[in-house]
Amino acid sequence: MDERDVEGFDLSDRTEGPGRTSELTYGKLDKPRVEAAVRELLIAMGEDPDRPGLVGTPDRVARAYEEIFSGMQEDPGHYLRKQFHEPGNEEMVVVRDIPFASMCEHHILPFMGKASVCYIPRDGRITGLSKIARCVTGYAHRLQLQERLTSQIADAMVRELNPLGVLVVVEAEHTCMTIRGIRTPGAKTVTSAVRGCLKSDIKTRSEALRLLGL
Ligand SMILES: Nc1nc2c(ncn2[C@@H]2O[C@H](COP(=O)(O)OP(=O)(O)OP(=O)(O)O)[C@@H](O)[C@H]2O)c(=O)[nH]1
Ligand SMILES: [Zn+2]
Repeated sequence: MDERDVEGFDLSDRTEGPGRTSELTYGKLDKPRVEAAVRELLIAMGEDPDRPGLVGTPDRVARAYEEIFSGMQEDPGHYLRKQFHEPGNEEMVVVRDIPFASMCEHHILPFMGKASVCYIPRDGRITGLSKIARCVTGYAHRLQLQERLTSQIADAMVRELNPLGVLVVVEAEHTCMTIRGIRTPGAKTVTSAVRGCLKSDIKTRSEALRLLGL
């Protein structure tokens, strides 16, 4: 069985195809083009891209971008398809403080923080805990907005697990607010996305927030 196959669930209605929204909406990263652009950027900055310290920089930046933006080449929700069946279990699951680093799409500067995911499985349909962290990392490895990152994680959980409820909380520090501009180091942005019964049932949401330490 493929690592991403579901154990005990029929995935035939959950694959890519007509009627399904594909996550793969980005073009492929063009490494030679990134290298050329970085070389051009260095010249525009008044640098000499051929001086010894900078000769390897376009290649290094392009390789770094391949890594930092790897989530644009995959559907991070796929990780959640590694599932297990624990019949009848509808107890809250929390994976808290998943560290991530992402890139803000306005300044192409990093924002870093942690994401916490809480969900209530429907009839014991649970996913591997590490797959939740992999999903967070995948969506973080894109040009992002913190709000979109938060929603994408919640929506992937809904899409792949059809849980009773989901709550995602993301807390991050944006370097575009710390090393430039307003320069407010320590300012944190907190975003949340709530779906299903965690949205409609205040008591259940309070319990989730307590487990998240909020
Ligand atoms: N909502 C949201 N805003 C973001 C995020 N990342 C960066 N920003 C903001 O995007 C805004 C862009 O504003 P602009 O006025 O176009 O850019 P700017 O002149 O560089 O703005 P300053 O950062 O205020 O100097 C800024 O307020 C950033 O703080 C994010 O993830 N979500
Ligand atoms: Zn920014």
